[in-house]
Formats: sequence, C-alpha cells, structure tokens
Amino acid sequence: MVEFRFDIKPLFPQPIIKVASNLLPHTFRGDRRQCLDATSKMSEIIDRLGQLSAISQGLNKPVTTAQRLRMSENQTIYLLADTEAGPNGAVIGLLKVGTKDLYLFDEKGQTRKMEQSPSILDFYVHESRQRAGLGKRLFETMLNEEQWTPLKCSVDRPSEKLLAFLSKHYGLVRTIPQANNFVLYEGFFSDGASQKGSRNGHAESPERTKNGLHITNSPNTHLFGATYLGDDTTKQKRFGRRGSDSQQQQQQQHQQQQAALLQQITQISPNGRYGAPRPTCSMAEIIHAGSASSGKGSGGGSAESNRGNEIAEIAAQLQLQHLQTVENVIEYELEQEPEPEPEPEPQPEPEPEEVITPPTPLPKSYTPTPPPVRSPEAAESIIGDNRKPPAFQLSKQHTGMKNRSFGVGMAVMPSGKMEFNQEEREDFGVVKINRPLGNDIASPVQDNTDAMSTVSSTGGLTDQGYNDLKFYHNKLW
Ligand SMILES: CC(=O)SCCNC(=O)CCNC(=O)[C@H](O)C(C)(C)COP(=O)(O)OP(=O)(O)OC[C@H]1O[C@@H](n2cnc3c(N)ncnc32)[C@H](O)[C@@H]1OP(=O)(O)O
Repeated sequence: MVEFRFDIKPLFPQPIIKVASNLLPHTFRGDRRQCLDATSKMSEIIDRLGQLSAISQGLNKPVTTAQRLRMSENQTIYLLADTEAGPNGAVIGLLKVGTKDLYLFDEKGQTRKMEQSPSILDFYVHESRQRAGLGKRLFETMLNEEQWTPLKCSVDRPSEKLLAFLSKHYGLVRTIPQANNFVLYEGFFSDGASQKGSRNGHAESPERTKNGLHITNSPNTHLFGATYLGDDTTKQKRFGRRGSDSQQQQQQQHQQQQAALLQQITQISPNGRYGAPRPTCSMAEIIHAGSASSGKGSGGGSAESNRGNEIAEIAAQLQLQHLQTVENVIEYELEQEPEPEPEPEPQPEPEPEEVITPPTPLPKSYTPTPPPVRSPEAAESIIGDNRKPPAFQLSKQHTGMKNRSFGVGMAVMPSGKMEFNQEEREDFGVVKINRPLGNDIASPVQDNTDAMSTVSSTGGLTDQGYNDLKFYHNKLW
C-alpha cells in the first residue's frame, strides 16, 4: 500500500476519485488555500503511483505524472484508496484513461482514422492488493463514468497482466494486429462504434481521394505508401482494358499522384507511452535538431508519430554506421598507402651556397610526413635517455595524421645552416633555428628542452627524419 505523510481522507470522501487536469478530486470543494493544498497533495499521490506503475511494468520513465495530467486536455486519472489503512489511509490503485486520435488497422488491414478513441493508458494496483478484484472495481467505475465499453477501448501497450485481466473479466482475446503499440480486439470497428464506444469516440471510414487513393498520416502509409483502393468506375475501366496502354498511363498517373500526396504527409511529434520512456538516440536528436523533442513529456500521443520516430532513429543509426565505415576506410588507406611525395615548393630565400634540388623527389628519410603512430620505443630512440617517451601510445589525434600538410614540412628541410636546437626549455612549440654552428649542446642528455627539440646538431636526423621534431613540437600537427 502507498502511504503518505499527510492524511489522504479529506481527498477521498469515497474510495474511488476522479482527477482531471486541474489536479483536484472531482468531489473537491474548498477555498483557494485549500485548493492549492489539495493540488499539491494530489500531485504527490499521482507522481508516486505513476512511478510505482512504471517500476511494475519495467518502464524507465513513468507514463503518468501530475505534470502530464496538468498539461493534458482529455485525460483522466481514477485513484482507488483504502481510507481505513494506517493512520493516514493508503492509495492502492491508479487507472489513467484518455481519448486519442489514432490511425489503426481494421480486421481487413485497412487504415482507419479513429478520432477521440477511448484508450487505456496506465493501470496499476499495488502489488500487495493485486488479484483481489480491486482492478476490476476501478475499471468498472471508469467504464461507468466514461460510458465506455471495454471492446471499444484501445489499450496502450498492455502488460501480460492486463491482457489476462481483460481476457478474464471481459472475454477480450482476439486482437487486431496493429503497427503501433495499441492493442484492440475484434469487434472494435463493428457497427455502432460511435454510439457504444464512447461519448466522443467514433470510427471514421478510411479517407479517400477522388482518385481512390487511400492516404492518411498512418503508420502503414509511412511504411508502404498510399494504398490504391480504386472506385467502381475505375475498376471497371481497369478490368475492361487489362494490359492496355491506357491502363499503364493510368497507373503512372496514380503513382505520380501518390508521390505528390505522400509529400504532404506531416509527422506528429512523438509522445504517449512509447514516446516517453524509451531511451533516445543521440544521433537522431542531433540530426533532427530538437524537432522530435517537441512531443516529449506530453502525456498524449499518437502511435504513428512514434513509428516515424523509430524510422528516424534507424536512419540516424545507419548514417552513423556509414560515417564510421568511411572513417575506417580513410584510416586504413592512410596506413596502407605509401607516403606521398611532397610537392616541391620554392624556397623563399635560398642561400647562395645551398643547393636545393626540387623538383627532384626527396629521399624517403626526409619525407616531412610523420609515421602514423609512434611507438614509445621509437620515441626513445630519438630522444635522450633522460627523456620520457609519451606515456601513452600516440594516436592520430596527437600526430595529426588527418591534417597532413606537405608544404609546411618543407619549412624544416635540412640545409647546411639549418639546425634545431634549444638550450633551455621554452614555451611549448618554440623552436630555435639557425643557431650558429658550434654552439650546440654536446650531449642531448644534458639538454632539458622539450622532447623533440634535442636532436643534435651533428646532423640531428634520425632515421625518422626531422619530421619527428616537427610534429612532436606542435600539437596542432
Ligand atoms: C495500458 C497499461 O496500463 S499496461 C500496464 C498494466 N499494469 C500492470 O501490468 C501493472 C501490474 N499489474 C497490476 O497492477 C494489476 O495486476 C492489474 C491492474 C493489471 C490488475 O489489477 P488486479 O487488482 O490484479 O485485477 P483483478 O483482481 O480485478 O483481476 C485479476 C485478474 O487480473 C489478471 N492478473 C492480475 N495479476 C496477474 C498476474 N500477476 N499474473 C497474471 N494475471 C494477472 C488475471 O487475469 C487475474 O485473474 P486470476 O487471478 O483469476 O488469474
């Protein structure tokens, strides 16, 4: 049983009360202050019961909250209490119902738009009181109040327990398969739906256009396109001239119209039982930039919009997979392909005595492109003994393999007067060049400069070339 810190009895003058969007019991009478107090307590009750219901059904988010009820226009919550339990009484059951505009398949598989169709949205009896007839009592009260019949109710993703409940108490067994998560039973579309189903609910005949196209904003339309139902005259014509050119033309015309009409289909934002609790796909959210989020958190919902959301998620996942594949291919190619020879670039001011020989291809050891990934051992061979190799395996993020720039590599082309040296540690990335010869440090071991700036002046070229120096010095590489 669900007990509260406050006395629930004033809120429950009778065991079952009805609460609408004003968050007050339908029996409530009081002044403004009492009204605020009652609203706050009722919110707490609804939130607690909604949470327990979600836990009981294995949902990661409650379908029923006070906030949702407050925002809804056509939802009602029935609450069952045991005012005798404990000092403050206890609330033991919740049933949320509402009317929804749904696109549903009938027994023949045709889509029907059901406006203001009665729906069972959330149903919960506390575990300690289940299978004692309380659920039936709550349900019956609701049917009476709403003037609904069980057969005309759609049920939003019913649990096994609820299916058993409906089977046992109302003989509802044979369902009509749907593309969404609502369950309906055979007889749902039978005559008199508008009278017997609900005060408001009524079945509409499938929408037709002049051309016999059955097109709705429905799940099967989203999935399979508009259905051509045809009309009698069209059928006669079609069967009379089977295989003729005019028939083909007619079909083409229909296809064009179908495509044009499909473009007019609008998506409704996702909400409802399936819209709310499901974990979101981050890619879908990024791609749709919040357009899908508009419906989140609202209590109502239509199933076809959820279908649209699922399709969007699948598309997003495919897109993500595609991007990953492309990235892998690029990575693979970078690793596999031989180092491209750099385009020779003119030296800005060549030294007279210096012999620069572009466009002759450069020796491999001078290739300004760093190796893709450097192992700590390789790094150790370049730096002195007192240097620590990078503590981690360098990834392309550090080596900048994706941003290779050959032109810049030429700037560190060795020449007779060019060397890299650094006597003391300077700011990261600062490299002194053209230091007069003979001023070099005797041993790299004595040098405390940053890792790669210690290449000795005696050539300084490791088998890795100067490139190592370059890209270790500048993180941007
Ligand atoms: C749209 C939705 O809300 S879907 C979610 C439905 N809610 C849940 O699954 C939450 C957990 N379940 C419950 O809260 C309750 O079991 C309810 C609301 C479904 C039914 O309330 P109860 O007070 O148990 O119903 P009541 O006592 O009137 O009827 C009992 C019948 O319900 C069905 N039922 C109830 N509990 C169970 C159960 N644990 N396992 C199988 N069937 C069950 C059975 O048909 C049972 O008849 P039986 O005992 O002869 O087998």
